[in-house]
Amino acid sequence: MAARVLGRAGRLAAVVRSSAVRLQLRLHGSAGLRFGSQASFFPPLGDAMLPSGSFNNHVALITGGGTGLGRAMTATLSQLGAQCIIASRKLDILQRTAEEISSQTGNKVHAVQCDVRDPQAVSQCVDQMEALTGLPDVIINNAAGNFVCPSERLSPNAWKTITDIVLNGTAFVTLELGKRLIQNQKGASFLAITTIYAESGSGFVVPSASAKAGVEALYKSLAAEWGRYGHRFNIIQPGPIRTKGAFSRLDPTGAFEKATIDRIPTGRLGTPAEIANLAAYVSSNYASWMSGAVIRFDGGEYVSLAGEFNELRSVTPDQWKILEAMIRNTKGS
Ligand SMILES: CCCCC/C=C\C/C=C\C/C=C\C=C\C(=O)SCCNC(=O)CCNC(=O)[C@H](O)C(C)(C)COP(=O)(O)OP(=O)(O)OC[C@H]1O[C@@H](n2cnc3c(N)ncnc32)[C@H](O)[C@@H]1OP(=O)(O)O
Ligand SMILES: NC(=O)C1=CN([C@@H]2O[C@H](COP(=O)(O)OP(=O)(O)OC[C@H]3O[C@@H](n4cnc5c(N)ncnc54)[C@H](OP(=O)(O)O)[C@@H]3O)[C@@H](O)[C@H]2O)C=CC1
Repeated sequence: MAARVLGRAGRLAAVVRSSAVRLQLRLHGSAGLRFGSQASFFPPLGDAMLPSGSFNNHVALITGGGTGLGRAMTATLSQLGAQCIIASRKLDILQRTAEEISSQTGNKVHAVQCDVRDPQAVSQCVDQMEALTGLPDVIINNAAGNFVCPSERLSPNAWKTITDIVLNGTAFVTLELGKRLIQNQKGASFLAITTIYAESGSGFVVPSASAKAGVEALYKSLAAEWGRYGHRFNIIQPGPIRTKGAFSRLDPTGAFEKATIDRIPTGRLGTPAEIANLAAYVSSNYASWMSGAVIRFDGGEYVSLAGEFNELRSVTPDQWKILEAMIRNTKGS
């Protein structure tokens, strides 16, 4: 009897061992379920989510509003009734965007040239804004600079360029507006666009990771300090959303796009319209109790990268039967 049981266990172990070898081969050969087909469960919606007129009589400043995500946020706020000011270095691009959005929404978008690295230019930009629209109700710090680069190849000026745009630029805009708003006893919503790796850090984008982490510390600190002046401070951490500015500097050949999508549990990149809806909500009076929030908006990419067992997604149901048998077979050992 005991010999029969031992014989059966031995045969099971042999089956399990040979299946395990096959399983290992298949996993290393990257067979199994491909991740990504689930995108059809999560279709992006493009229309504005808030009721029309949500930003009537509101003024919004969006840095880097001429392109990419900043442009999409400007379009949504403008559609919802805001008068927008977009500010960055390239006046021709700003003017083109401003005209296009104004003509679509019927609400004025103003283009103001400003390099956020220069505190004097920021002060002049705010002067110009005060003359055009008065002080803003909504400030979105969205301007940024970035490129992938091994850290040993970074020059001091490369480091300075990125940290000046991202951290110092955000601080100059926030402090200049904050001081004037406080003086005028006017409340406002401040929003900073950071990134998921502001929290984890990331190789190959180290100046950006360091500066974005600084922006998060700045906004969380001011959320605590300046609530008494009527100011809210929030942060959105986007995952990958295709824009020319980001993708041309972070994946110039396109070689990493598929792998990026494969690790996102919702199976796709985000869209500019989706983040524009979130930014509009956070900046609106519907979110008047939201301050100090850090909102990760990445289709699940961050947790997907973080969990050390998440690679087991590629194990098929048949393979699970084998793994389970192997694990159960350890009982008593
Ligand atoms: C595994 C891959 C995954 C792929 C996923 C794909 C996409 C996205 C996923 C997630 C994204 C997450 C976060 C995204 C964050 C972003 O911020 S994206 C937004 C990017 N947009 C921009 O950067 C727009 C603005 N950028 C610029 O204007 C320029 O690129 C720049 C930032 C360089 C600033 O321009 P400028 O002020 O004219 O600077 P210079 O050209 O004078 O350069 C200053 C110094 O920097 C050195 N430098 C420039 N480029 C590089 C480089 N590629 N590598 C190394 N060094 C560089 C330059 O040489 C100067 O230094 P020196 O004077 O020579 O010492
Ligand atoms: N797209 C993505 O996948 C992700 C983007 N993000 C963040 O989203 C935001 C928007 O990025 P995205 O739209 O993709 O990229 P873009 O390159 O289109 O946007 C960056 C903007 O910043 C402006 N800018 C750069 N340097 C300066 C400066 N010195 N002074 C003023 N403005 C400046 C640029 O305008 P100009 O050249 O005219 O100055 C541009 O409009 C950034 O904060 C980025 O870090 C975060 C995670 C993912």
